[in-house]
Amino acid sequence: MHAPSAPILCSFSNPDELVESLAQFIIKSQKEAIQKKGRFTVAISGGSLPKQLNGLIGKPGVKWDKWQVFYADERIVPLDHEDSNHRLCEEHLWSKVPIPKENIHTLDPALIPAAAESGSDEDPLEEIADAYEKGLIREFANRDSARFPIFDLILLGVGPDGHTASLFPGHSLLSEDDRWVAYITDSPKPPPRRTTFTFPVINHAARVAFVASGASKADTLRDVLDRPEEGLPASRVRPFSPGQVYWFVDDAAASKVEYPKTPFKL
Ligand SMILES: O=C1O[C@H](COP(=O)(O)O)[C@@H](O)[C@H](O)[C@H]1O
Repeated sequence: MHAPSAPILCSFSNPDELVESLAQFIIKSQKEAIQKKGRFTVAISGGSLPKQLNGLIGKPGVKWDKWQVFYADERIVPLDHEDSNHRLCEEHLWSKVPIPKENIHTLDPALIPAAAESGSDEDPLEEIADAYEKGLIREFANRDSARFPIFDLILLGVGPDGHTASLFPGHSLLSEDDRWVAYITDSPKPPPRRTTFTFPVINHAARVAFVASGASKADTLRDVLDRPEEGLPASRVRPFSPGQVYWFVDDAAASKVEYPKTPFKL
């Protein structure tokens, strides 16, 4: 592994162009991954992101049966609850494409009721996070010998406070350097109980793509991209070379950013 390379910022003049370019980028990542390894491992977060993946719907060239999907973070609510990241993805994408259900790796629904309650000594969230981590180990360990899984692509959003996945500013999880999947009981954004990939997992990915749109993200993008020394969680996403981080944003979200933009090309 070598030092991280600088983020690539691609800004689009309207949301449709962003969605279409993102879809092309994902398909290219998928093709390369399938050529090399016969499968495409992708992690997805929630919030405004799933809706922006709808450029993939009906696109020729998407090999849905080769996708293995994990959630970069998930809220501890039933999988059909309106706060669930899986439910959002189901609504905006999975229900509209022919992806085999067994290729979508959710939290174990049987463990959710216990994990939703806080425990006295050991928090029951530990069990659901461990079980999810074991799912990652099953997917990656037999194939790759690396200490951390190497996702072909991780798709992330960024919150107004600069959080990404469920890694929040100032939280002790920012320095987690061992676990693959961690849990949080005190998310400042509801719901408080969540699981999340840790930075080592995110920063070992071959590609990470942030997606952000709208003027409400303008201050955040300026802080994340122009002031990385402030250490906001999204600024800390710097995959080890040859991994690369991309930002897919619209001009409204990039309006306060001085960081150089790169024309989008595949
Ligand atoms: O709580 C969360 O928020 C972030 C950002 O969401 P957005 O709606 O501002 O795009 C999201 O990426 C994460 O998955 C989610 O759990």
